[in-house]
Amino acid sequence: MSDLFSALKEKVVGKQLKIVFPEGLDERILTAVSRLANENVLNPIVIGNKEAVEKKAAEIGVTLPNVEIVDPEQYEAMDELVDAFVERRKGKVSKEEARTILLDENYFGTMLVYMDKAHGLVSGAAHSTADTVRPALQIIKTKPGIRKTSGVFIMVRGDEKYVFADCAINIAPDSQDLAEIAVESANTAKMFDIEPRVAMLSFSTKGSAKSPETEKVVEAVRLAKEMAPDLTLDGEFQFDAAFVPSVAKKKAPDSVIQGNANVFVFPSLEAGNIGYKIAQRLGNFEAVGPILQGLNKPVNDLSRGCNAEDVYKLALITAAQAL
Ligand SMILES: CC(C)(COP(=O)(O)OP(=O)(O)OC[C@H]1O[C@@H](n2cnc3c(N)ncnc32)[C@H](O)[C@@H]1OP(=O)(O)O)[C@@H](O)C(=O)NCCC(=O)NCCS
Ligand SMILES: CC(=O)OP(=O)(O)O
Repeated sequence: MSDLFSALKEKVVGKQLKIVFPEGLDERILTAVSRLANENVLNPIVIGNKEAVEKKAAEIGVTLPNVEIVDPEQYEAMDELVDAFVERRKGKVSKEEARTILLDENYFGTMLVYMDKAHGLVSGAAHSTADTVRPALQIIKTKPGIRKTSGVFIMVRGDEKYVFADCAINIAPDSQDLAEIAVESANTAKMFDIEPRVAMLSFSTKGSAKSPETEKVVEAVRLAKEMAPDLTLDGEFQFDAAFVPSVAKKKAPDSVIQGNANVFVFPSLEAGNIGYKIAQRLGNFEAVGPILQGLNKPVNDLSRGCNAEDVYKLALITAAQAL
């Protein structure tokens, strides 16, 4: 495991952090949960029918020492959860509807986090991003001062590490959204000992093209600089102008970035999601995430293409976010 994750592990070990894993019958989840529990890194709570989860664990040959298995169908404090959910959704759901909704493992798990019965949640190995994050958006909600949550990937290859954002949540971010994503992503980068140098990406560098799409990024740069004047940030850049010093000398010689960006803010979810998967699959980067930023409590989504190692690492990140 790289130094990055060894450092995170050191931070969280022994803190008795409870992380919920709603997908109790997924092999990758159970493999990671078993490792986390056996190494005493954190205290996993797995959602599912106890017998079925234990049967699955035996089938794949993993042990679950000190793992709490919670079945929403049998949960003793369900009434408490239902009342709290109805209150949180303020007139948007009836008690009856809440009882049904909370049988869904992602809603149930997210409520455990909201009710302080757990410190964070990792899901999404078997659910789409929408189904994984919607409960968090509705229940956990964003921190004061933050309008939108967004999802970043930490892209790791050997000693190289970069932050890509937003690759998961906001389909068509406006300038204000992009500025917020940039500032939040810089904060997330610091969690991984990356000193942020933020590039706002486009298909244009410093006015080489003009269109509503490029103007959106130009305005985002202005707003982000206003929001965080001390942050090293600039744009709009094409990727080569943000990343390759010799290209930056030609295309953006006066920029503070100088082709040395390490936090990349994509102009749309199309660009961000496609971009991270290309770096992962063609560039052999390990893509850890999406890490959701801006929420009141840590809830993180996995790609359905994840493996057990990805689950293990995202659980470490989730636990570290809870500290
Ligand atoms: C994230 C996503 C599911 C939200 O969509 P949605 O559930 O239809 O959103 P809605 O507009 O109905 O809003 C639902 C709630 O979430 C909130 N919300 C929506 N987007 C949000 C955001 N980015 N940040 C914070 N809150 C958000 C809304 O305010 C609303 O809250 P309320 O019910 O308390 O008023 C949607 O934007 C989406 O599908 N994004 C793409 C996900 C994806 O497939 N990514 C690629 C793979 S990673
Ligand atoms: C982050 C992401 O793209 O998730 P999925 O592959 O599950 O759609």
